[in-house]
Amino acid sequence: MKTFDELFAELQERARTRPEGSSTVAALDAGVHAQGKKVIEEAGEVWIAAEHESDEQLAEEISQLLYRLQVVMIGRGLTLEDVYRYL
Ligand SMILES: N=c1c2ncn([C@@H]3O[C@H](COP(=O)(O)OP(=O)(O)OP(=O)(O)O)[C@@H](O)[C@H]3O)c2ncn1[C@@H]1O[C@H](COP(=O)(O)O)[C@@H](O)[C@H]1O
Repeated sequence: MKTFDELFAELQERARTRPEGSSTVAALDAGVHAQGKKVIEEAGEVWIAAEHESDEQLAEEISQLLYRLQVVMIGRGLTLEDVYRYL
């Protein structure tokens, strides 16, 4: 189990060290257009799960959306503070 902040730190580390086989490195290398499409795809899956699926399936889809948002943030060089200041 990890928090949003812990995942973000982990992904920043992946971006910095670029380990072999990292799905985050692949997602970053795919570029912002592909990253944005993944955000839209996962957002749609969250919507569908919220209407039609179990709490567990919904929670999993939300986790994937959070991951995809973090990839966009890291790709653009944003920090958590950049976003949190608007919360
Ligand atoms: N939380 C996630 C996470 N959520 C989603 N995904 C990616 O999203 C994919 C699932 O999304 P889809 O439903 O779109 O599945 P898919 O279409 O079959 O996937 P693709 O073919 O598009 O990659 C997974 O295969 C992962 O590539 C994630 N990849 C990594 N993490 C976490 O990120 C951290 C770093 O991971 P690595 O960069 O892989 O080391 C680790 O803690 C991981 O648990």
